[in-house]
Amino acid sequence: MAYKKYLNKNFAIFCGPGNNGGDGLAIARLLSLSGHAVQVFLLNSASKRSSDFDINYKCLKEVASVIIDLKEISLPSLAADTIIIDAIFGTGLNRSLDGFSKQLVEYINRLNNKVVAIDMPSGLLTDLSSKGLTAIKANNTLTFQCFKAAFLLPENEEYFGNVHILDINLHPSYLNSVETTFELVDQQFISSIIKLRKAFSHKGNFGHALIIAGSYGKMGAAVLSTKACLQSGAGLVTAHVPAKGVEIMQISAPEAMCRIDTQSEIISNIDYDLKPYTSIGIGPGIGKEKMTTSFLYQLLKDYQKPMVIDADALNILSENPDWLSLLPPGSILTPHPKEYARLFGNDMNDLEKINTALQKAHDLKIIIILKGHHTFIATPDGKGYFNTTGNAGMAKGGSGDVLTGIITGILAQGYKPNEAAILGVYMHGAAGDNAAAKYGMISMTATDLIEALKTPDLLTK
Ligand SMILES: NC(=O)C1=CN([C@@H]2O[C@H](COP(=O)(O)OP(=O)(O)OC[C@H]3O[C@@H](n4cnc5c(N)ncnc54)[C@H](O)[C@@H]3O)[C@@H](O)[C@H]2O)[C@@H](O)CC1
Ligand SMILES: Nc1ncnc2c1ncn2[C@@H]1O[C@H](COP(=O)(O)OP(=O)(O)O)[C@@H](O)[C@H]1O
Ligand SMILES: [K+]
Repeated sequence: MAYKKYLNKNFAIFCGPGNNGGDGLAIARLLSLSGHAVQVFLLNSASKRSSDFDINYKCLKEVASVIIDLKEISLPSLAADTIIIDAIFGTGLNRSLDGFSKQLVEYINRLNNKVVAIDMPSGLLTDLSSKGLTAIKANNTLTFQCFKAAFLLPENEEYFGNVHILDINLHPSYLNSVETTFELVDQQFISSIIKLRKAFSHKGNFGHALIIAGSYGKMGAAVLSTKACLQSGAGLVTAHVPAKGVEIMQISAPEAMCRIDTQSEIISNIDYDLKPYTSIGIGPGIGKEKMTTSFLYQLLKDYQKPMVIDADALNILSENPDWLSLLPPGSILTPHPKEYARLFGNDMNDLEKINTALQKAHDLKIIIILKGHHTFIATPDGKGYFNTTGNAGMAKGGSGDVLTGIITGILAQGYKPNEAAILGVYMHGAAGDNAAAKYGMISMTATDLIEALKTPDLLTK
């Protein structure tokens, strides 16, 4: 955060009666001691105060500063350049705001002043959905020690602004001992998964991926996923494509071998042994023709190893929900929000969405990747992972095809399905961040994502 922007400004600090309010009072003291003009507004100060509040209240009283008890009738008027600090409620809020606290938050939101929220924007709930609730709309949120799940959900986007994590020195062994349903996937996490390539290894050590993709007019999806697969570390890659798509594929991705469908424009059957392939990715650009649909059914019935399932293969599944039970255990589904809604329903808030994904992942013994900003990976053992790489430059056609190729290639190398999903999503986002740094979010394309995979420190920085 550009802290310098806030130097020598006036501050209005709104404090609730709990520990969050206590943090606000401590901030007021420190700002006062460093010569800033500070006004402190207390909400419900007569109600039960936490001990942290009381301690910090006493300390603040010893420093000259203005402390005002807020009454319903008198909301304060503030100069336009006063910085508002929101220390009304933090993680202790257990229900939606009402009465005066709601009125106060609505009032602060109507002002054009810059707002810094402490720990959580007041009104946001930590463990429940905040969809449709009243909460502070902050420009910046200074949160303590850990990212809160609430900052990872699209429905909360307008509330927290830029999130900064402040280290308050909680002991690492304490943090490691806390069992959580959700994990953040960052570089450290990835370094615990990644396998080194041994010096004496050969292509046979890195598996053989089969990408089943494309139809007439949608060969681009097949090319993107095949090229991404080639750059994910797989030893060998074969693309199964409609007959008319072979030349396109061979010219675009000469390192890949081709299997040629008996149909010229669609995918309709596989008449060869699938044993040599160590992973299969199916879906990008395949369409939903009858023959393709029957072929998918047959494949689901016959194939036993985990598959990566994307795009039209997901759409076919959503039209035939009974087939979900045929998915080989460990299979990885990669729906974007619309595909997810078609598969599992429409009217869910973001928390319901991720909880449903966890439940379905458990029941069907599969992995569900809910794509978006902070892509969520639901695993069958009940854990969910939020990704930390990626950016809005990736919100373009073709980005998902690249992800399918990457995950299929990682799965081919012998990574466990959970690991392949997590590593693939992280790598894809890291490539997106590299592409954005090089070309900018507006102009970068899915092809640039593939190009950006070729970065030596992609997984180590
Ligand atoms: N390890 C930690 O947990 C730390 C927590 N800290 C601070 O402590 C905060 C949590 O403090 P608290 O647990 O005291 O909780 P809060 O200060 O967030 O709020 C609790 C107060 O709000 C009241 N309340 C709850 N829901 C309400 C509603 N809908 N309407 C009106 N009043 C409502 C409660 O009765 C209680 O008085 C964190 O957000 C953070 O700011 C930090 O001081 C550092 C360490
Ligand atoms: N705002 C964003 N931040 C981070 N990643 C994003 C963002 N928008 C899209 N992406 C990523 O880009 C990919 C888009 O996939 P998808 O919608 O299936 O594209 P397509 O089907 O056109 O290939 C997903 O992996 C998604 O996570
Ligand atoms: K707050």
